[in-house]
Amino acid sequence: MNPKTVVPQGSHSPWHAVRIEEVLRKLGSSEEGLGVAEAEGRLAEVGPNVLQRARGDGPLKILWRQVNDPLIYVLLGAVALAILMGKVVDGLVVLGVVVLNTIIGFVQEYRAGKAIEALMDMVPQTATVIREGRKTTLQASEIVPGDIVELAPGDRVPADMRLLRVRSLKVEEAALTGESVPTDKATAELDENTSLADRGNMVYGGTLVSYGTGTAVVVATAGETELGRISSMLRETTHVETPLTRQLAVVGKWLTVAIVIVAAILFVVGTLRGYPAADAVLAAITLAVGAIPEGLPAIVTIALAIGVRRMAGRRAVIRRLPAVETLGSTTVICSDKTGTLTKNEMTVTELWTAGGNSYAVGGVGYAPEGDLTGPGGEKLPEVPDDARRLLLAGALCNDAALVHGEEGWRVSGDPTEGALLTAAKKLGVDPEQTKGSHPRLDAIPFDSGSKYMATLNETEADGREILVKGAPEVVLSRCSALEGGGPLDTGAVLARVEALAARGMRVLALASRRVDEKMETLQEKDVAGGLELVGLQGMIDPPRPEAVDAVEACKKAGISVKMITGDHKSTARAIGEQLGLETGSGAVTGAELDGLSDEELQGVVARTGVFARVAPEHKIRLVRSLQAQGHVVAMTGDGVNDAPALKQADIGVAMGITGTDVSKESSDIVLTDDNFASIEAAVEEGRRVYDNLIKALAFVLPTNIGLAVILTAAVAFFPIIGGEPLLPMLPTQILWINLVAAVALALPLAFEAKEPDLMLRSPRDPDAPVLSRFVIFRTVLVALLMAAGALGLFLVEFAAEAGRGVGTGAALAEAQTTAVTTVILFQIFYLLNCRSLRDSVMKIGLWSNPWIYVGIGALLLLQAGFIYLPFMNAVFGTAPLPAGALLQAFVVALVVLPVIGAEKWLRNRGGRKSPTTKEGD
Ligand SMILES: Nc1ncnc2c1ncn2[C@@H]1O[C@H](COP(=O)(O)OP(=O)(O)OP(=O)(O)O)[C@@H](O)[C@H]1O
Repeated sequence: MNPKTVVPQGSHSPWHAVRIEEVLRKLGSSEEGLGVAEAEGRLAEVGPNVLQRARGDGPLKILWRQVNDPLIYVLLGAVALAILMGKVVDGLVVLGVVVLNTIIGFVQEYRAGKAIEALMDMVPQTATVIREGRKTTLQASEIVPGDIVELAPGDRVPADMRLLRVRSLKVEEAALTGESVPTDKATAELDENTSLADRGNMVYGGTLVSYGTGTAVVVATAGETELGRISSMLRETTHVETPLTRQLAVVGKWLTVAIVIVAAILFVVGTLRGYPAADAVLAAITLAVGAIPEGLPAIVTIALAIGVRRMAGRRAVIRRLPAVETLGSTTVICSDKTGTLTKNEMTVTELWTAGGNSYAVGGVGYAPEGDLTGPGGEKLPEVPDDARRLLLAGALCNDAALVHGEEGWRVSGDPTEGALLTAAKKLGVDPEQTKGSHPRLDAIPFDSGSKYMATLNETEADGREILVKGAPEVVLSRCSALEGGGPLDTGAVLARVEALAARGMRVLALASRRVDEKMETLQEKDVAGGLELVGLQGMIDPPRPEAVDAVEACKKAGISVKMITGDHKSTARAIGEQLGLETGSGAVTGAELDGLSDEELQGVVARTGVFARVAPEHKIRLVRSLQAQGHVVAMTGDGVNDAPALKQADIGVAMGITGTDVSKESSDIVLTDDNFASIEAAVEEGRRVYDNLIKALAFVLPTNIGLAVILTAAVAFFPIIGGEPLLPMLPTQILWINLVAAVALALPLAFEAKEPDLMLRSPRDPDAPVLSRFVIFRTVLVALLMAAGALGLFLVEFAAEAGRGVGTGAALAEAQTTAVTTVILFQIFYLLNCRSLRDSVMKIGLWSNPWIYVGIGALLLLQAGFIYLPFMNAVFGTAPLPAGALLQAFVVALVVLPVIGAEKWLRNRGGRKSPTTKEGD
């Protein structure tokens, strides 16, 4: 068969106007789905189902962002002035540096953008596809026209499809039609002229299933889909911008204004003191070049990129860059229980039947091996009828499957349902066999809002029955008797539920109702009442040991952890206790929250560590209430209904394994292992990144200010010899310090490991300015030291050389080289200080970050070239130095170590506050 005729892509075929049988025939498919070989052939023919996304900003835009910066304007102005004043070489060197800087910035930002795009692809989209009659989970990219796809709530529709069957299916099509209210779907064919928005029997790639289920056949994939034609809508911005970079941009603007003013003053002062015009301009330019932190943007970008990469390594994939920083200031983490704080390995251990008997079920995990212990503690060789009936109901009202693989038994589907299947299989009720002998006619799927699931099955004898399973209070409220007709004492059953829940168990109630033989479909009203209770099954789901540790770590870090669960109040409380959460006043339920005003809620939320029987709608109220109290909230979620809360939270955390596509797309980070401990790890990384950025800032800024002081002092006070002003540094030399030295040295700071007390401090205030009092104080202190040392040695060296009768030019070159070398050595020693903001470098380990020494080694080599290589002497106007001058520079620079050591000691004596929290300002 020629695949071209089988794969009629495109919307020109009015798929919505054709009968289902005809659609399947045209696509060469059937209810059984495509054959595996056929599907592979089609994939080769039409290509993978991925949209060529118009991603991020193009290279030109990124390039323009580098140039479109007031600091660059100042530098370009300096170039023009220098050339006009005849200092052509200086002008060209500055220009060269601007170009180099632009290239570095461009490459960094471009690579960071690419890295983020790659991370986004790490969260793959899957789909449930039927091929050769079997259900399989495939990557959405492998889907081809003709595939039969099953849709469930939370799925992103992977391609354009014609619906074959629907069950209360609602799809949110805003991505395509702009309509945010979900559309009801049906299967009947429609008029050919029906507009896209009204094609109720079609679903389109990129839209979201918000309710119900459906089965559909793929009619178009990738670029042939409706969304493919307008794929620019999927533009994802990869622009590297965070609150910090925005703050720095503001700082940069003010700095520019200040620099221009100071440079102008310097020009005036120089002129008044009798500088030739060219030299006055040169001094002003030199100041501008020196005071601008040219290397800073590259350092920030790289530090953020390193943070993103390290977080991915610790199983937290960042979807939005600002999250890297926000994580560091998180004060509350609201986490789901099941699967995040607990293992999500459910095991049924208790049965209670309508016959009034309790049984204990043995065995571990999902392996179908275990025995039954009777009410009196005796091992039972035979499974009694009442227990068998309860197990049967649990196995039938069930969508999961047990699979035996290389790693033993596991569940495909919901673990709660897997536990019911395992219990049944252990005790001789084979789920597969039972499903065959009790065919299912219809079902109402589980929903965490309604908290129950129901099926309509044939019975073994004649007749049909409805089976319901769900949260005990929900099921019991619909029951009027025990199965078999006995009277139901709801209070007594609920007390039993309570007793099991208090031991940390999840309890499900099972109920049934005989129905008319002609009943074909199941409606919600059919299960609203008149049910008969079959019994209870109690299952355990132990906390993850690493979650217990992570909760403890969060407490120490001043972060409060709140567990939010759909589970029963007592279950939640018992698990909360095992996790070490705040359970003093017990758990608060969703229903109780409903009764509270916003003010009352604030008090309750602040006190409570465990929220039970919470519906997804409650989550958003909790987030808002916490935010109103000034908290920075991280909230986890996996379902469709969790999306609004994930968006509202400062950090929305989605589950990579069990999460729906919708939840992932609404999130800021995705956990690839669904584990609470990974959130804690991400917070730690977030704090580290910020710490390291502050270290880089505290390292870089003093040099800029120091250079400005050096220049200003020289112009104001240094003598003018023979009409030649004594300038301690040339613009090119200053650029050397600013770019080569500062970048080579500051970059390794981004690799600095976390400080020992990183997770013992309280969270950072997100509103605290980056230029905290600490950074400003440190900048001024170090800048003054640096300026004093460099100016002093410059004068000493100049006087000595001039005294020996060397010409002014040569003496000046040597003195300038000495000044530059002093500053560079000063930076090297100060770098060691900056490795920890508060502790001595000895405490954090002298060798713990080898990159520091790589940076220092590289810079020393370059500096040797700067001093001794004739070619560099020519470009930078430097001169070889005698050993004595080098030694002097070394000794003067060394002074920074004891001074900063004393500053840290004094600061620490005043209390161990974080230099990155507000109190530490
Ligand atoms: N598959 C199911 N069929 C029927 N009832 C269920 C099923 N799964 C859970 N339930 C019931 O619904 C309640 C709420 O479940 P829900 O899925 O909302 O919570 P959860 O997501 O498991 O917990 P968490 O919110 O901590 O992740 C459970 O306590 C249980 O009683």
